Amino acid sequence: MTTILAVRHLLWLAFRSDPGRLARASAMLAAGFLSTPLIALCLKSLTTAAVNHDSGTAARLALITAALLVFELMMNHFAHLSYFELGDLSEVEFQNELITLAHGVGNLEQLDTPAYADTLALVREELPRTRASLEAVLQLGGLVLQMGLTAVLLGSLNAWLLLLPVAGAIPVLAGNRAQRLVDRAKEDTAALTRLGRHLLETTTMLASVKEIRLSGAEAMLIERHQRDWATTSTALRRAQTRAALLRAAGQLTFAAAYGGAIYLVVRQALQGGSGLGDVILVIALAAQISFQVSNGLGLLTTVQAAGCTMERIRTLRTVAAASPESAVPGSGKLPAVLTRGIRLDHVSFHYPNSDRKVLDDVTLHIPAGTALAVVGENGAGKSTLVKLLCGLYRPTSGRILVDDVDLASTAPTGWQRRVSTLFQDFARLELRLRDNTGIGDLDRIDDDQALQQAIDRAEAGPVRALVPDGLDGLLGRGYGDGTELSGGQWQKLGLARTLLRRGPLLVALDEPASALDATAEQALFERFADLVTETRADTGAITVLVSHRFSTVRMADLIVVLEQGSVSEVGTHADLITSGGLYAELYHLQARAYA
Ligand SMILES: Nc1ncnc2c1ncn2[C@@H]1O[C@H](COP(=O)(O)OP(=O)(O)OP(=O)(O)O)[C@@H](O)[C@H]1O
Repeated sequence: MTTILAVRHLLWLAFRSDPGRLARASAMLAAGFLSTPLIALCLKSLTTAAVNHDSGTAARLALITAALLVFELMMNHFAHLSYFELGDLSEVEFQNELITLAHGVGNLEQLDTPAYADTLALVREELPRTRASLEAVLQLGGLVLQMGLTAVLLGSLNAWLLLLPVAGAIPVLAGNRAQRLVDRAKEDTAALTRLGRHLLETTTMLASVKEIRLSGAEAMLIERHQRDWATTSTALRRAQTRAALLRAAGQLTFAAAYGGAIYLVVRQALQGGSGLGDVILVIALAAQISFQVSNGLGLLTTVQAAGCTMERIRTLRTVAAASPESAVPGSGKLPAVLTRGIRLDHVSFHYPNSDRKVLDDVTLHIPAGTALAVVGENGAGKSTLVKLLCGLYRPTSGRILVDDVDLASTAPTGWQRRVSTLFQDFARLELRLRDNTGIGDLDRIDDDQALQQAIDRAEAGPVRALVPDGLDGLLGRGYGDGTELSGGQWQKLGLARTLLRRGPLLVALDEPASALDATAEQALFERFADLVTETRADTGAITVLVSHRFSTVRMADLIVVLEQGSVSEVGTHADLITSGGLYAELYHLQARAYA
């Protein structure tokens, strides 16, 4: 069933991309495939002419046979030129769909679900085979026509010979089952395969190689990598062995039928029922059937694998469509300007891959225009709180209200467009400097003046000077000869993106200075203060800063202390120092360290 769906979908994609090219490729493939049994027919007539000493006819038939052979090769070659590009177009269509599935739903919860992440990783890995799948579908079509003509020719000699193509179905069915075995094993080992790839990346990428070398951890990581790969490959090898045995059993059945067919015709010839030409025809056709079946099996395996990939894409689509984020949003309309602020009402949250509450019954009112600082120990839930405020995740229970509008009743992307952020794990886009900054506000990606202003405000002017082609210069060396930047320089570009966005209602900076030097950090916090003043006057925006630097945190209007997912203290710096809780303790600890 999945195979039929794959065939239909691949043909539909090819038709949508270029119907003319699909028609040409199909016609040429059909002509090429149909000429093969005709060659066997020519060989029969050629043998008969030779036996009858009819040299003129024999010479003509030899020429026709040669011409058919050339025709068959040419048709296959020209068909390939046509469907090659169609395969490329189909692959791009699938890639786009995959990107949409990773970003289509408004939140990130699906990406945190192990089953969804595994399926997404498998599809990503399998997509490059799409081109071969379309080719296989078209060739399989040609092969079916060829087998039909072969059956007609065989049936005209002896009705029993019609069983020969039927016997060809046995290895096909066995091949089907074998492919399912291999696919199941792949699914069962998907998580380990991902881990193996992660270990390989970690042990070979410059960023981690330094630490691994200095700690001497390579032997331990190699051992771990080998152990995981051994587990994966044992499971896959077992499935491949069982699949190979199944395929061999199917092919043996066909080989027996093949031997039987030749025996039948030779006996018929010995009894005078057919001539030598017929024997040659059967031998040639039976040899073709053998090729057709093994070729067909290979093609079918490719199409079946495409079927599995499409089934996985369908699963991703279904899960994405069933996600609460995909539901038609309610009537909630976001304000143009924030007047009352953001309220968290008994918000609790756990990640989809765990039952542990990362935020537990958080209730908080952040008035419009507030500069809020969130502090707490590592793992207290600060970044998670920011992600919820940005609408990247939904509370597991409770509500987040923006000027009394429940975020759950609005389209997630609507709110996300009004949020400007710089995360701890900010994106490093190995694209042009223009793209890196411009994605902060796509409408202004071609506005050189706005981009340069944002870059200057983020103190990233020297970065621009480093890039030979300025805004149009490539960054990073991942795939091109771009300019490599330091961690702090990438972070400054992240800030430039944040500063580029116009009219946000929420500006969230999560450890924005983690990679910056002291001067850059000082400059950043001056920018932060400007940003608070600007956005407050502009849209009543709230600015949220997550930081471990208390010298900066103390400047905030409101400080929230998180402890194991719960709010333990809220107030101004003066309030919290007076109350002498965790904030006061941490503040004095840091002040003493700097003194
Ligand atoms: N994608 C995720 N899936 C499952 N658990 C997660 C995920 N991201 C974070 N967590 C868990 O949530 C808890 C809170 O993480 P969070 O990043 O919010 O802490 P934090 O206060 O920002 O810490 P830090 O100061 O170290 O940045 C941690 O225990 C972490 O293990």
